[in-house]
Amino acid sequence: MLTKTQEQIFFVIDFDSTFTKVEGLDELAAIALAGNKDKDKIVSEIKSITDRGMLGEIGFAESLKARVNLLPANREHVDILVDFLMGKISDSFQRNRDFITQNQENILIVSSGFKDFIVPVAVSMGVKEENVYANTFRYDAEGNITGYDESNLLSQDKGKVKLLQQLNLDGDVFAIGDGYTDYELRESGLANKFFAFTENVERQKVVEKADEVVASLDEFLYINGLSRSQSYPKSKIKVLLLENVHPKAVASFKSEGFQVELLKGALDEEELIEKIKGVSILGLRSKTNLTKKVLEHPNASRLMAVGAFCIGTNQINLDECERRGIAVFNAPYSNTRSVVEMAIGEMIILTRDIMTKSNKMHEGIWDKSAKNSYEIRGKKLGLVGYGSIGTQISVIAEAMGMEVYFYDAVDKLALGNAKKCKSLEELFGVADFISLHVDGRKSNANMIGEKEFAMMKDNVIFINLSRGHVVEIPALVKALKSGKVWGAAIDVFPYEPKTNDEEFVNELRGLPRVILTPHVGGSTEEAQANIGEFVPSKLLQFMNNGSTYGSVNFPELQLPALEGAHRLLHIHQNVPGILAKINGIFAKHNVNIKGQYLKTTNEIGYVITDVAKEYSDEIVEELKGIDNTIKFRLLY
Ligand SMILES: NC(=O)C1=CN([C@@H]2O[C@H](COP(=O)(O)OP(=O)(O)OC[C@H]3O[C@@H](n4cnc5c(N)ncnc54)[C@H](O)[C@@H]3O)[C@@H](O)[C@H]2O)C=CC1
Ligand SMILES: O=C(O)CCC(=O)C(=O)O
Repeated sequence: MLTKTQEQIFFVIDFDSTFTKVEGLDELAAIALAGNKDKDKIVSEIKSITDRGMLGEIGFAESLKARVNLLPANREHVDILVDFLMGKISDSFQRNRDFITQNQENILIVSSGFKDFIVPVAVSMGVKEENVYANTFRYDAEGNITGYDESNLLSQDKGKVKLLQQLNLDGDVFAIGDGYTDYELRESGLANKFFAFTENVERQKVVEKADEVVASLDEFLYINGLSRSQSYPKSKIKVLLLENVHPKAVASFKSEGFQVELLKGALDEEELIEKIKGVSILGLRSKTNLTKKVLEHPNASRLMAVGAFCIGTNQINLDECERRGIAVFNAPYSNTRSVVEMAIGEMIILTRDIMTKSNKMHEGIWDKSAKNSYEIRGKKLGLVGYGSIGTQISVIAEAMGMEVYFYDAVDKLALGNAKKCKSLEELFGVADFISLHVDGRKSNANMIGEKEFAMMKDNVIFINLSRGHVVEIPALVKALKSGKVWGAAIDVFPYEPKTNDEEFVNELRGLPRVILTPHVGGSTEEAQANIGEFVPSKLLQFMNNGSTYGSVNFPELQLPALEGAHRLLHIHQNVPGILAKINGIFAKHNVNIKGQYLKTTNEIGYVITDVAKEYSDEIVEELKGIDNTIKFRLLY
């Protein structure tokens, strides 16, 4: 934590949409009107009046009266609202609870909302009750809200200005809020600075007037050199997520305060070079290629970590990432089961010739016959690639009565009664079904071509859910047309459309007994939700504490958090003597090391150091200046 004395600064903070994520009165209306047939109409009317007031389009007093008149609420509704608001405190305020409690004398909540719901929420975060300035409801004997105290300055036009005049604060005043009335404090000269707070809403008219725009309380504290929980505010760190990754991923990054952009489709090289500018964390799936050209472009200079929201990482130049100190993570098991189920299902569909029968039915043809329809039980399944997916298929296929054979480039232990083959030729010579589950390494390009199809048994059923470049499509088309291959299920293609709007062009289109799917082996709700949690958790661990556990291109390091320590990360080219130089700098500055891990690959070294004392800018500059340094980061 960084600190600076701030006795002479008063922090005047708005409540609705700043301290909390929502507008209290709008939410109170929604609660009070639950079950009312006109709820949506009245709530949207109240919201629109709130917005017009916030933008300064109508006077505040007028806006407040109109809203309260529309509100059929009572004390019970207010209690429900308080519970609701407790869960809606802005993320960055929650992260900086310590700042609030440590500065409670100087923190004032000044709001045109109502103390009835503001006080319990603000006090729960360390604000002093007497420092909450807001309106108060009037209730009748039954507890129904009948109006509010109209003598309260905050219920009047320019109420915040009038209140601050009356308070006559002795010191600098920083006003923080999302609305025009917060800016009016600056306009009137009562606040030295106005910070437009955009974590929850961004109003152009307010932002234009601000001295500074802050996307979070972290950013406000950072700009002003104040004590805070994030040494560098995450709202200044850009996360770019491509290919429509699961909303859980977006939520994970947003809840930690990162600036997140989500794009539906993949990007080509030039588009990625454009979009990667200023991005620190990139998330992609199988269709965006992260090439050397992209990585060496100056636009990619801030990139720290990449998440492959899938299993395969062949689309990422892992070596170049490593050389540049960019850690890459993937989800090695999150969609395994989905691919397995699809492969098994497709074997059954093809061997029962269900596609042909279903197509005929759609044309009105009732062709009840057993011709060309077989069970998978007792048949021989040949798996090429016996990794996570291959082995899981092996177990399930055996349970369904199949005889399993496999071939893998490395020596793998056979599960159950599966039989290991010494070569592809041996496997192809025996299998009735061939299913590919190799990874997408470059050397696997075109591993199945004319020669390999010729080795297979006649009428084989062929499945490829691995990578498109593994199979030569013209050779497959020929094998299908000649009858060598009876049926096929293909999910991956040498070229795949970038978005759902692009036409799929491929010679396999229109061939009978060929199941074509748009690379959806891993696309189930379950798998995508798993991946949407797993990959961000890895990326966040790397960003927050430097852990590279599970990285596919980085030395794997994990140092448990040490009480009271400051953590520094150093990534360097793997040449002798770097650790000595790092520790020499700590020794020179009399900084005690509490914990330290170093691990290297052929290319790079990665050191996590926890030190006991406050570090100075000088130490940081010296550490960055060590020859062969690739990246340096202070975490906390
Ligand atoms: N269609 C889809 O949506 C999905 C496709 N995949 C693809 O499936 C692949 C396999 O996934 P996992 O089983 O999890 O990977 P894995 O890494 O656990 O297994 C791959 C296996 O293939 C073997 N292998 C590689 N090249 C070989 C070769 N030339 N000959 C024989 N064996 C070879 C490896 O030794 C390894 O055992 C992924 O790399 C990915 O490309 C994965 C998930 C979804
Ligand atoms: O879902 C995706 O985009 C890719 C799935 C895949 O091929 C993988 O996980 O390797």
